[in-house]
Amino acid sequence: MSQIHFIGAGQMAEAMLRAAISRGQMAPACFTLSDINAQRVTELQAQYQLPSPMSDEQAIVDADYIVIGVRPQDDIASVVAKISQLNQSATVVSIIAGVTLATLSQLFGGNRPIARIIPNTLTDTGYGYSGAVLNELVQKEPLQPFLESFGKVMYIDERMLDIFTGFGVAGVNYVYYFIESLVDAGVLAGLPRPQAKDTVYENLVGAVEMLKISGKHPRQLLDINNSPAGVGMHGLFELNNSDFAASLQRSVLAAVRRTTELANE
Ligand SMILES: NC(=O)C1=CN([C@@H]2O[C@H](COP(=O)(O)OP(=O)(O)OC[C@H]3O[C@@H](n4cnc5c(N)ncnc54)[C@H](O)[C@@H]3O)[C@@H](O)[C@H]2O)C=CC1
Ligand SMILES: O=C(O)[C@@H]1CCC=N1
Repeated sequence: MSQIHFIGAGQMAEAMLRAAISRGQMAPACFTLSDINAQRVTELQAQYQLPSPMSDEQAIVDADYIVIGVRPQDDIASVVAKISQLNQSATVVSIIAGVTLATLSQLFGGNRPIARIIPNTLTDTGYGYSGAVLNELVQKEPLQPFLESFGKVMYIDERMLDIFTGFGVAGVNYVYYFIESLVDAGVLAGLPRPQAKDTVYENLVGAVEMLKISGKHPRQLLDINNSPAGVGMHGLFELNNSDFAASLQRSVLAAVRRTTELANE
């Protein structure tokens, strides 16, 4: 059984280990945590019944995989120095947005198996892709069960990973925001909020299923949904008059740009 140690026990680390444990893919005993916020570690250990090692140093020494879960703006160099000092063989799994394999390899001084993984916060659902890039020293097979314990995995060319981060991983944001706006539209038009919410959830899941089952382009399904001079076409006319598509596309481009910027801060 692989031992996995997280350095940086924030929101994303919790989302990963919660999913891995609750979906029955990994035992709580597989995970240890350290964080500059000691109280956070104590709380997570209690909540998920994780082992409490003798010390952070011991947990790093014992780990097969060390997940770096700090933010791009945090002191990554000190985290790398600590790992390098205590454990020369563990595979490093970096979830830091924007920070490249080349930068990490340089910090670790070459001979280190490093996986760059951008997880998705949909971890609990089993939906949502983590973007993954491995350097040539990583053994893919033994790493795979851990990666799949918190979602699906999409191996991707590293030059696409920042795009994947701003488009795919931040992508859930756009969907949440769309849902919120659409539910509000139902309420604005006069539906009680619970009914508006149920209707939007059902339409969203159903629309994705229709696209998958039919294999049709969204525009073909739009055609079927709009009778001449009808209700749907009048609604779409207003949407066409708005900046909807371009706003969405500009938002994605801003998120992709920010991913690249963060790596340089
Ligand atoms: N939240 C998200 O949706 C996603 C986040 N990521 C990446 O995951 C990383 C973590 O993001 P979040 O969990 O959202 O941030 P967060 O702020 O919730 O967690 C970061 C944690 O690192 C700790 N920390 C900071 N410096 C440290 C150090 N030197 N040693 C030990 N612990 C230290 C902080 O106390 C904090 O608990 C970031 O690099 C982010 O780019 C990647 C994909 C998605
Ligand atoms: O907002 C963030 O920085 C993280 C990385 C991608 C999605 N969430």
